[in-house]
Amino acid sequence: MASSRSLLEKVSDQPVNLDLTASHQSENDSISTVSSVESEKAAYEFLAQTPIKSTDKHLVEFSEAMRTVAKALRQVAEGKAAAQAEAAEWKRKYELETAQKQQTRIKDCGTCTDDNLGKMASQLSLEAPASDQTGCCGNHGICSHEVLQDEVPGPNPRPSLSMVGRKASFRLSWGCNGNKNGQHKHDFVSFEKGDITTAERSSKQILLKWESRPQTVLFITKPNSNSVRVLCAEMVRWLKEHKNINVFVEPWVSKELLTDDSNHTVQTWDNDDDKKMLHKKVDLIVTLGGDGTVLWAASLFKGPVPPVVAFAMGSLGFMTPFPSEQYRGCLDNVLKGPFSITLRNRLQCHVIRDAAKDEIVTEEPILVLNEVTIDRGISSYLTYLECYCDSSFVTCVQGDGLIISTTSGSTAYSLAAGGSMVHPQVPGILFTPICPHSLSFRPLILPEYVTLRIQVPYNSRGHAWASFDGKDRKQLAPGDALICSISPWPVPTACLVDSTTDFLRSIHEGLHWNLRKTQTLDGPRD
Ligand SMILES: NC(=O)c1ccc[n+]([C@@H]2O[C@H](COP(=O)([O-])OP(=O)(O)OC[C@H]3O[C@@H](n4cnc5c(N)ncnc54)[C@H](O)[C@@H]3O)[C@@H](O)[C@H]2O)c1
Ligand SMILES: Nc1ncnc2c1ncn2[C@@H]1O[C@H](COP(=O)(O)OP(=O)(O)OP(=O)(O)O)[C@@H](O)[C@H]1O
Repeated sequence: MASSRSLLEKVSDQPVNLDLTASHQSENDSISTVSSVESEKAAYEFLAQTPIKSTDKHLVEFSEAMRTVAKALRQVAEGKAAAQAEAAEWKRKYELETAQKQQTRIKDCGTCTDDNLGKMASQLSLEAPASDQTGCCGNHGICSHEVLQDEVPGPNPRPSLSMVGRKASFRLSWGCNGNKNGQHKHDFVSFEKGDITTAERSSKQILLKWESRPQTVLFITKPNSNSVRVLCAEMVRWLKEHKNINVFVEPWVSKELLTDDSNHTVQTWDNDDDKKMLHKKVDLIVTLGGDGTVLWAASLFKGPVPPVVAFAMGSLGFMTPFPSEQYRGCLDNVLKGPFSITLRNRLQCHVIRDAAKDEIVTEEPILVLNEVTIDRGISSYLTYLECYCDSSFVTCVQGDGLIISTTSGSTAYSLAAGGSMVHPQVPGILFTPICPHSLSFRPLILPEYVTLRIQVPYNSRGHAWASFDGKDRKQLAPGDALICSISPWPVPTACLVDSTTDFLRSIHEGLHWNLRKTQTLDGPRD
């Protein structure tokens, strides 16, 4: 570029003002300002109009330089046009999806029709919320049809109220999406008399109490570990002999146990259909290994997951609170119940291929308990990722990559990349860059209800790679995208004590968090 400018100056009588960088500026800018045709035309017009005072050789060099410039401008413009078209396509898909969701909501939410909402909105006159709340919101009671009162009902309204005038009435609502997932939200806000207050906290410790005796336990064990194999055989024997429990194991473990002299019959599966039905048969999952074994156990369940009792047989164990040497007492307590559980959210990730954008069937969603990472893989170029949160643009990641993590995963890769540690019951999604090439790119925590879209733009220099809980690497070509949202299927893990005690213990013991010798009293004082 510099050489074309100096050439221009050599052959021109006037100072040259051809700002090529303007068209190249900020690849983030989605509005294309340069049309290739115009820029090419302008270059040739400039050539025709410029008073020339130099030699033929200069002219040849100059026209070659201008051709290069025009070509570069055309490429930039074409790239931007393609990106715009892509953005428009995504917007259309998003709108379509929103419209479909809306329709489903309306269908599922028979009592909350627009009609009803309209009627109720017009009844702002001190109407008490309907006592029959068995409609779309069932017993949870709060739905958009609950109209807030702006005055105290009754024959004698308080004079002070009329003196200050009517308080503006309003109502709060959230979509009654017809499924049970959103209904716990009634706990958060009280609608009484128009004053907004947080009523009950959502993050109370959850207790699991059996209503009938658990009968079947699935064992998931870390491979290639002698101590795990020995303990697994011992635990299976104990559960069968003393607790009369059916035991399921993975096919390879069943073979291992067969060669063992324990001679205990265990059940397993031999096809994917049986594996998919495991959650219907298994009351409890026992894992023997480290955090990786818990991740593995969770990955076997694409839908609901039975409660997991994780025995620590790894090096750190943020999700494995149970001491394996005390397995009898621990299992006794869990089988009897009640016991505390941590509901660990998972992320549901969809890879959307540009090449398959017209196809209805997309790749199967992948569920992760820790995180999905989008990085540069073996490419030596910066990753270039456009990130959107619902319909808002978040940022462009230029660096080694991006981690989208659950709160359970906050102590794993995200922590190593500078993300905050977050209690696993906090409802959020972590957005943590990996080695961003920018001083101001701090990690974010977004609310759990958002959908994130990470797009590899067409003008990205290389491919990106997505990996799921550190496994299953998938290549993302320019134009491909990854869409993540919280899955409706969390992993319930049994606590040794409770969620908070277990979490704090794991960061104290696993990471030696804020370990410092305490100052002694002998020294200067106030
Ligand atoms: N730079 C890093 O810190 C880095 C790099 C790659 C992967 N990882 C993590 O490894 C995970 C896969 O674990 P693996 O056991 O299959 O692989 P692994 O055997 O390579 O172990 C990775 C380490 O991460 C720890 N870990 C896993 N989940 C954790 C959690 N929720 N909280 C705290 N520590 C956790 C494990 O205890 C283990 O020590 C990935 O999900 C990712 O979070 C971390
Ligand atoms: N049943 C299994 N089948 C196949 N792979 C497994 C299974 N259980 C665990 N793994 C894999 O084995 C690896 C090591 O497991 P894990 O993390 O539990 O042990 P660790 O590395 O010894 O402990 P820590 O993670 O605490 O350092 C992980 O990558 C995990 O995905």
